[in-house]
Amino acid sequence: MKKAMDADEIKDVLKANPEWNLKDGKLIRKWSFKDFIQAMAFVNRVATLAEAAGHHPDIDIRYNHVVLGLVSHDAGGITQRDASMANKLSKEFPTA
Ligand SMILES: C[C@H](O)[C@H](O)[C@H]1CNC2=NC(N)=NC(=O)C2=N1
Repeated sequence: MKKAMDADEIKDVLKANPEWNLKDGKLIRKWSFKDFIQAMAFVNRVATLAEAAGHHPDIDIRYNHVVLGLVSHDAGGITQRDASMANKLSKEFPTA
């Protein structure tokens, strides 16, 4: 298990991944779509990617908006695994 990052380390992650924000101890980013079906298609692609990586985002789906939250539940904070996943998600899904 990787150890949770401190505030300075998280700040560096946010600088390197400007689409992501820190909220409630998680890295979060929102994607918006034309409709619910498109949002769900996105969620399913995220699920495949997450399963392959063995690291699973918290997912909040509201009609055509999806917010992904990254935190390492086992470490009780944000780890390098979350930073890597943020990077991967932004590369795979640059915009909605
Ligand atoms: C065994 C397996 O690696 C763990 O259960 C993983 C799976 N995916 C996970 N995802 C997230 N976000 N946090 C975890 O602690 C976590 N644990």
